[in-house]
Amino acid sequence: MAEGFKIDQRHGKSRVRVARVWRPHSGGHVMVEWEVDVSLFSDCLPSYTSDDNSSIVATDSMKNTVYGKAKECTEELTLERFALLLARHFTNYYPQVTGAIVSIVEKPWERVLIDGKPHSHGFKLGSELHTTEVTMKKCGAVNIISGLKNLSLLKTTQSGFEGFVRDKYTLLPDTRERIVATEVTSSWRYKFANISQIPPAPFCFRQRYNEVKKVLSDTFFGPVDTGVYSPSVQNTLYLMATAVLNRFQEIEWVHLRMPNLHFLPVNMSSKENPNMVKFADDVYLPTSEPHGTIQATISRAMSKL
Ligand SMILES: O=c1[nH]c(=O)c2[nH]c(=O)[nH]c2[nH]1
Repeated sequence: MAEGFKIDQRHGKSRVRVARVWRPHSGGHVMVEWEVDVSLFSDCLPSYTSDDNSSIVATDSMKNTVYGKAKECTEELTLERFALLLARHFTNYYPQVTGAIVSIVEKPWERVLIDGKPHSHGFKLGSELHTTEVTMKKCGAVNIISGLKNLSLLKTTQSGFEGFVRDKYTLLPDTRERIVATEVTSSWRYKFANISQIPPAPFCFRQRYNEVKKVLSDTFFGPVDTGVYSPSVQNTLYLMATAVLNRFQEIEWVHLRMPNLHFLPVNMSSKENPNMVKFADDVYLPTSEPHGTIQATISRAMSKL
């Protein structure tokens, strides 16, 4: 309480960009590029209510810590473990820091293949982003939410939408044949509640991220030759999320946000040429605005026992 007001505050550094290269004696170089956000819950109320900054951990020091810790990490590590390490440092080292949130987005640098052979030190940019947000309290309680962004998926058939509400504003016809395209953003919570519960190697957050991404996209597409019919983005989203929960017990919930990026049928006509372009599931107008947005968080129902 300060002068009759309540303050809910935290401070930190955003968009700290760092790249780390590991050069093992044998095998190729390994590199990551991360954008790190740090935010600290700390007891520094006098800095808000007066000119006393004596308890502030400078955001400049937070930024420097990111580079210092990256230097100290002589072994390759995942963004989740780097976020945990930073959060542990901030909450352990500074008496006034009661909690920390460390968020990291990894840029998708992928090893280049030349004639099918992995290059020892060449990388190209892929498209999906791996994300994490680690919240830690001084006592070691953690909340680890990882995710992905920019997973663009499309199928040219095996999608429809029918039987929805019809009223005086409804123009959309029922269809069992359309393109469905989306750019998936997902996040999921690992159920490790304390730093002591986080499994050591061989459990690998990067491997889990790749597996979750594969389960999501495999479920979206279905078998290679027949696919799987999608009656709505809603149903496909549900099947994707539940496939992840069924496969990975250490994931507590999955959030999916899936824009419905419409591909509109093209029909063009004039008085002279009434059938200039008559849509036959062939020519579409791809759009990004406006688009539908379907999102849900799916978790396991509590057992009745
Ligand atoms: O899969 C869909 N879900 C919707 O909620 C919706 N709404 C709409 O116009 N088209 C679609 N498609």
